[in-house]
Amino acid sequence: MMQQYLGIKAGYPHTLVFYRMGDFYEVFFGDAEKAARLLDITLTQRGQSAGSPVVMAGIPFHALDNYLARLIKLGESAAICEQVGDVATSKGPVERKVVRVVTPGTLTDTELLSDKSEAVLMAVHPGARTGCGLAWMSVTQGIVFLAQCASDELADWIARVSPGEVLYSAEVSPAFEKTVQSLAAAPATSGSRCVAVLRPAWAFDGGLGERKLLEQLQAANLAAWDAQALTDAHAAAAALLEYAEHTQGRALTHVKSLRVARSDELIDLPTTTRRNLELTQTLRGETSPTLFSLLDTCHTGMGSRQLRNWLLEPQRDRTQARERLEAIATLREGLGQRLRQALKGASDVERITARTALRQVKPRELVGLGLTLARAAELSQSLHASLVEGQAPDMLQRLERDLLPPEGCEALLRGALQAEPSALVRDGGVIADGFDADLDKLRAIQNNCDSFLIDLETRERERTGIANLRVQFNKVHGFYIEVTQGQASKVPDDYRRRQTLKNAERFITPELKAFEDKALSAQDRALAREKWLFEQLLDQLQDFIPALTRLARAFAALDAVCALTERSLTLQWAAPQFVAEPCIEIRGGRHPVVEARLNETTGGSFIANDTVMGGKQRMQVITGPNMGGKSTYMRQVAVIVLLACMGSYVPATSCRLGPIDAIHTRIGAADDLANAQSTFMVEMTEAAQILNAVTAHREAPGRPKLTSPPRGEGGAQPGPGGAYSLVLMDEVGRGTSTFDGLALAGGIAAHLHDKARAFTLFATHYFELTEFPANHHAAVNVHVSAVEGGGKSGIVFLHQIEPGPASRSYGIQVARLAGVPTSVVQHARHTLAALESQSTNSRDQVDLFAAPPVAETPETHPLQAALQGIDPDALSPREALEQLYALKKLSEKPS
Ligand SMILES: Nc1ncnc2c1ncn2[C@@H]1O[C@H](COP(=O)(O)OP(=O)(O)OP(=O)(O)O)[C@@H](O)[C@H]1O
Repeated sequence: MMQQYLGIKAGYPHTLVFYRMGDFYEVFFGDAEKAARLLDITLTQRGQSAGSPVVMAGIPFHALDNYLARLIKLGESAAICEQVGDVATSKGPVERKVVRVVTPGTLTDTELLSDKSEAVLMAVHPGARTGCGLAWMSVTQGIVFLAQCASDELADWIARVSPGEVLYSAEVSPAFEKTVQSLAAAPATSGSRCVAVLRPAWAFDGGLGERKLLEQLQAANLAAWDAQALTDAHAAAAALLEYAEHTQGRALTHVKSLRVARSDELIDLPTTTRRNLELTQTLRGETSPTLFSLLDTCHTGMGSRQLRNWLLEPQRDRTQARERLEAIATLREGLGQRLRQALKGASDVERITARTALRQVKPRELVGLGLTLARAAELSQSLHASLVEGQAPDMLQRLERDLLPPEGCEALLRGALQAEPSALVRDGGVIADGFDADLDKLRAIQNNCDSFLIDLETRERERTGIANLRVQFNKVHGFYIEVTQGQASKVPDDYRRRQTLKNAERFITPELKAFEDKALSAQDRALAREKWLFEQLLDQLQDFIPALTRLARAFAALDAVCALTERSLTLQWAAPQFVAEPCIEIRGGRHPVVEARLNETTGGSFIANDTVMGGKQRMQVITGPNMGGKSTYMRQVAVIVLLACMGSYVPATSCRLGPIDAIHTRIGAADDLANAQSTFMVEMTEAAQILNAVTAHREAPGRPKLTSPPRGEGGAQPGPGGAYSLVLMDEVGRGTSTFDGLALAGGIAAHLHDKARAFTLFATHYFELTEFPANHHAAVNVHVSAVEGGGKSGIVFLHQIEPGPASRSYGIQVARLAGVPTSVVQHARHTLAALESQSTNSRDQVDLFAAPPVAETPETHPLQAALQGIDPDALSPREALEQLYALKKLSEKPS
């Protein structure tokens, strides 16, 4: 057996191999030590192999999923090795095989996956020049994505896709390997762990990748996807598909879709933006309260995953968003509510379909699928009945069509499976009565068993005169007649003793033995027949996979759009209006998450604010007291813009929005201790990234970027399609000394105003910056209002955005409100008064925003002038030598 184990283990040197032995999965040697450490299970030793004791650890077979879930969380993989041979007929150890490898990026098990997020596998391949090919997919979703990017954009792509595993070739440069490993180790916005996995270089072959893709898609070339030239991505796809097949132990027949992700098609939401806007995770790393947790009232996991995707990947082109908004407008008329009723409790068709294609599906999942198909038909009919022919929104028409279940599939499932089958096929009780005549016959023998046993018990009681005689069955001893010790002397001669217990004797008779043989063999045969029938059912279901995949996507989209409809009604949101000119015009805007929290806690109401920006007024300098609501206001603008771009109604009374291509944020500062970066360093790095992105955007470099370059030119022209970026800058410069900070903040504001094509919200505590709009025509001052005098603290926040600069900062009042001791507050007041009078007396009028003086042109050195006058080609060798002497002499003169 050890030989068999070692042979199997050799194929999975870096993966924990769980080797099935009876009712346990065992791990051996190094794997056992690792598993004992990670899973807190007991190490034991047994026998010897190659002269050393066999170190092992085991887990009960029924607890496998629990342990796997823990391993996956730790970023580990496991190969599951099952007995595949026939126990009865095999000589020596039963044949065993690794049936699947469970890895963080290729999970398909419903028990191991979170309902609301995907497990994503990604492969990266550096190209011959500076670019990089990417391919990724979620095995349960069945779509392969391809992309090519510049090397310096890899981090953004990995952060956006947020894979569980990143594959790279064994033959990449050490520098590339280091980059991939550090990117994988970086905390992702989803909070999930990612592992970098080394794969053999041959797996990254562009030609092989193209062939594999064509095979999956059953297409002749990749032109239809405009993907034929993406050779680096093809190489990544080769490794991706090879690894996914290797882990699933079979071809991925359900993977039939390809998408090419082009960065300039998406609105750029850098990692900092996703973090700062708390889209799917709070700044503390929790999943709620976030914008997603507020939005996600979906009834199914697939709906939630779809919605998350819409939120994190809004398209620059607004066709999709428009379609969703039109659908919501129709669904709001009561239809959405009716449809949501039918969505409740539906099964995860997407995952069940993938698991069916991979032949890993469990009987109960298929029953769930059957019931959900019936619902899908109802949903399609409801849509059909409610939509007015020719006037219905495109999205709803498509959903109506795609939700129609493939003909015959539901009937097949209903006919083949019991209404409440056992969890596993191996336990039997899965195939419906009446589906297969042979199975019914075998079952009849078992069913007759009960009446036979009752009959036998009555007869034997009469024959022996033992009133408490019982005929019973257990798995170890089979059938037996049990007689208490007191009555044992009365048993007839044909009783053979089977087992002696403390209070009873157990016997068998020839008649019972004959019956036992028949019953047990019928049971075994019935189980084998059920397994075979289940496999046949899986075969038949394969034809339905493409239709089921389409239906799953429609189901998910309907659930997501119904959730957005419900939110728009419950939270009283309004439809945004898309316009072509550059503008953000929000009336009565609210921050949905802060508003919800206020509703839940203090009961105080959220103060709505307007935001008006356009081509001529692109920047707001926001001042006001701490706690006044500056950050909330800025974030609410970004959140409203993002919601509109994903195709959702927005928390405002109205919203007009021009094209937007990126949302950049620099909010708050957190020490990045792990990467040895100080607060100020993080702040400046993020500011630099934004300035570079929005400037690159304006200056139109040649290569494609995540933030796509504009084609037009000129001061504040919009990007492609007239798009602007939205930039939030919260208190830049506060992490260093006042003068440094002020100078930097001034420089950054001026750069954003003059050089970037962006709408900018610039919150600051530097009062000096309120002078900025005076010299910058596209900037205005606004402030959050507060009044002095009210309450214990001496300040009341009104949270209202008003035109003009704030009059003062109220820092000391806020400190008092926060419970800073009175003596400290008084000391501060005193110092403040002194500082203020000093600064009024000696205020030096430094123009913070003036362009730096152009360095004076230094007087040209005579040597340089002489050099400029020489034409080397016109000189003879002798003249050249003379010139050289002359130059040498000149060089001795001071400049
Ligand atoms: N429009 C609003 N309506 C009601 N409450 C608000 C509003 N805006 C902000 N608040 C409340 O005020 C709190 C502080 O807001 P915020 O963090 O935006 O202030 P800030 O001006 O950015 O403060 P600081 O300058 O100290 O960073 C929020 O947590 C919220 O509870």
